Amino acid sequence: MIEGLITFPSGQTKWPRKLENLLRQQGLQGNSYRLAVGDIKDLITVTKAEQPRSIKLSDDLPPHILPYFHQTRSKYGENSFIWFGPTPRLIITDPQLMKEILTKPEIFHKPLPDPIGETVAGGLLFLEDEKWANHRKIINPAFHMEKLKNMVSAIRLSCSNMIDKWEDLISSSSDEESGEIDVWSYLGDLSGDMISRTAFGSSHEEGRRIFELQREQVKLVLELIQFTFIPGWRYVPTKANKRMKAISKEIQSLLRGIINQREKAMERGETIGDDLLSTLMESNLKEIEEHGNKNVGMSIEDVIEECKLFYFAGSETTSILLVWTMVMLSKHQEWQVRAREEVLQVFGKNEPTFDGLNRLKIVTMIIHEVLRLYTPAPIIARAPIKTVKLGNITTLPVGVGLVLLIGLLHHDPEIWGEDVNEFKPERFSEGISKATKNQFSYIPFSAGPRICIGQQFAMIEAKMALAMILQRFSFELSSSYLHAPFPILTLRPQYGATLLLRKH
Ligand code: HEM
Repeated sequence: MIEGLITFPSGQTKWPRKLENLLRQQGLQGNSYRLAVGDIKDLITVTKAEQPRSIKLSDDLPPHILPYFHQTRSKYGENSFIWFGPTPRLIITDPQLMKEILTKPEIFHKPLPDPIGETVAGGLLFLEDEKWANHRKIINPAFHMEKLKNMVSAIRLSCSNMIDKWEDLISSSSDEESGEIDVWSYLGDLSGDMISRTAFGSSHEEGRRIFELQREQVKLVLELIQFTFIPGWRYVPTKANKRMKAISKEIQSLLRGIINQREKAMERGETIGDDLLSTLMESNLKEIEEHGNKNVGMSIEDVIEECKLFYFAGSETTSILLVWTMVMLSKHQEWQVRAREEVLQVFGKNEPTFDGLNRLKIVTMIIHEVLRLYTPAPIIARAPIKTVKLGNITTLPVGVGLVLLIGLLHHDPEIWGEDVNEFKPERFSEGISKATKNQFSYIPFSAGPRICIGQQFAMIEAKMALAMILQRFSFELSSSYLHAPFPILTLRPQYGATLLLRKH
């Protein structure tokens, strides 16, 4: 999803009509190519018509959240394609094909980031080949369990601050026991606060400012992306363009300041803490020393990009997971009760610990089921860098994009059964491999070598937040709640999530 919207495919050397013939000869179907725009106009019309709608909680999600892809597939069948301007993109929903694509990152690259998209996210997410492998190796230690364990107290503090705010709001309500709160905005701030504290430790105040700026930048990018078809638009000195430039500058300067401070402390031989940034910088230094060559490590610019990415890839996804979990537990009170009983059995009213979080079986099942039904990143994109075979497609040339619809895969009744739209955490009672019958059919964090680096980190954040919320409140949907999930980069609740919270 992330790059699906903010990237353009590259390396297309064949004319669209030639590509179209090649695909049709191999049994693939889609609309005929329309000059320059392809299917984009239709896609925008269908999306704009569907987006504002709210749906029932029991409704089938794909026709609503991925309407144009869903319609194309219904019209042309499993092997279909869509024209993104002059580029055909195959719709991939088959687990075997997904496996083939995701386990060969050396052949199936990410489409190149759009220059506008680059202002909010670069780094690991878009690197390829040796540079990607080198950065991933350097960043990996920051996400090792031992390091994550040390971040638990920072995560707990962020959660506790949010919960205190909810308690204050409720205390000022008429009955002092319950109150309606739009939890979505608080969960957004929570994930930003968790990343600020865990990534930057003592510099988390500057981190929070970076988060706010990044959030504003994403909003501006989403507005600007509508004009990408006007050549050179981003260079026109509009108010929005000027603001984006100023934000980029401020983020760069804040991050440079934090990184310089750490570098100086490292030179003085001081311990620089256990946060993500420190671990990354220590790992970088080790890599440089091992090879005796500065060029093998990351430059300051590289480190800045990776820090920006922590916010982009790691904050909204986590708040999306939390908000849909709270909505599902509001609707399915029996699971809320079971989850709370488990949390109270493991922690009582005490602060949750890292070891205790690992013992939460019911809570983990619930999170897995929410990630299936409300996959935070329902689309990812790839493109082959050379002509290859893919499943039954004997010739997949450069210039054809691939959209991997994880959101559809997770809603396929042939894989998940006729009750696919139902919230049934018991599917995961014996783990993921049993739930999927060992198929490649559950990939909320993607899969293969480029699987989400923050997967464990996100699970710890989500479990901690849920455990602490369940300890202090029970909750249900407000009568004003509108169910309107829609992928705007990630699968957001468009009209927020107003819940009725009751103190325990
Ligand atoms: C519920 C939470 C999350 C979900 C569902 C999620 C999902 C994903 C997915 C689907 C990808 C693959 C994107 C692609 O290949 O195109 C990805 C990659 C990535 N994620 Fe996450 N993510 C989550 C949380 C996080 C967190 C907390 C962080 C970091 C703090 C993070 C950092 C990254 C990075 C750096 C990559 C790129 C990895 C690479 O290409 O080597 N994510 N994530």
